[in-house]
Amino acid sequence: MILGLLAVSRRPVFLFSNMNAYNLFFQRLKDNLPEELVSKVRQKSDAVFSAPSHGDFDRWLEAVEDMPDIRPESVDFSGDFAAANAKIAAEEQLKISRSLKQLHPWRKGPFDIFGVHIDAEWKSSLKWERIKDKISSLSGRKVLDVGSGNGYYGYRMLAGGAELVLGLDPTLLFVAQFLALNKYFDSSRNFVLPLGIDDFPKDSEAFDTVFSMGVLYHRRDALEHLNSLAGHLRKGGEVVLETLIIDSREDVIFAPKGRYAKMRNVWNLASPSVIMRWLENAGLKNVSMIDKTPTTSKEQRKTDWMSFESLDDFLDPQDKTKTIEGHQAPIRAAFTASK
Ligand SMILES: Nc1ncnc2c1ncn2[C@@H]1O[C@H](C[S@+](CC[C@H]([NH3+])C(=O)[O-])CC(=O)[O-])[C@@H](O)[C@H]1O
Repeated sequence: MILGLLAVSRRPVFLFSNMNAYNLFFQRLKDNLPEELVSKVRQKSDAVFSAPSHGDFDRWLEAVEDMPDIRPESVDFSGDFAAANAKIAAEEQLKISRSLKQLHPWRKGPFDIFGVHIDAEWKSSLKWERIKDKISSLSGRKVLDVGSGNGYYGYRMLAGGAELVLGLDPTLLFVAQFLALNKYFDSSRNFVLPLGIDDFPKDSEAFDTVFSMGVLYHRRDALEHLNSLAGHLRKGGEVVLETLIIDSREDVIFAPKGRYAKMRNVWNLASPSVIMRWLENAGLKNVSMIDKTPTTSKEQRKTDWMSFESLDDFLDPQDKTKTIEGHQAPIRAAFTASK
């Protein structure tokens, strides 16, 4: 039925149950950010939603619309599970669970939707716990989250007091997951737009905090990425950068030949001293490393919600300190820097 509707008159109701939140979110952006920026972003975002580049997007959207309309009694983003709470019938839970499973693989979480626990591949709560008290308070802040995935951190940022969180992610499956979650969270303060950082107008100088977590090593030109993050900060604002590192006291840059931990698109890994200099070269100051943690299978693992290979399959079975290709096993670090 919805597919039929999509085929005949795809828009302007392109986000169905999320349309209200989407419009309100843009209204909030207008109240907070330069109007020219907001109208450009709206145009680009509408264009992607109107003609999505992934053939499955309408099927995913249909799964979202198939989930029963239930109003949560409360939502809570302050705990490990970003949660929508209400007592609902087992049958309704099953419907929700079935629809959400159509959006497999769930990389980031966990979420609790009326008792349906989305146990994602990553326990993203662990990373958030490691950094949340070491960054500037998010209270009242306008945040840009580059590579937001399904918006898990955006909801946690709202619990940290953020005024609004604009998430950018070009992977439409993660955007569809966000739309599914937000059908119940119904947030017009955190929204994931289907855009990459390169689709976003440059040098907005409009945000108080800019996050880039898990993106730097996927960029061919690391310095260009850091420059572009800095360009979106107002004076005095803060960049929070989280990335894979090479764990060395020396200045090291490693460009893996072929794959790294089975990932194809890892261009550069660097040691903390290099990353900190890159941040300074992007015009940022007060650069500091706030966390360094090896990734373990407590944090990244196969679950019922992500049945493909995970960390254990990416490491050398005889020596867990090495990737399957013989490189240093994943260690991640987080940095803050101000403008
Ligand atoms: N050009 C781009 N612009 C914006 N996003 C991009 C781009 N290219 C890829 N992405 C997105 O960046 C995210 C990288 S994951 C980190 C998620 C979250 N931040 C986390 O910290 O868990 C990596 C990880 O698992 O750590 C994916 O959602 C991509 O679609």
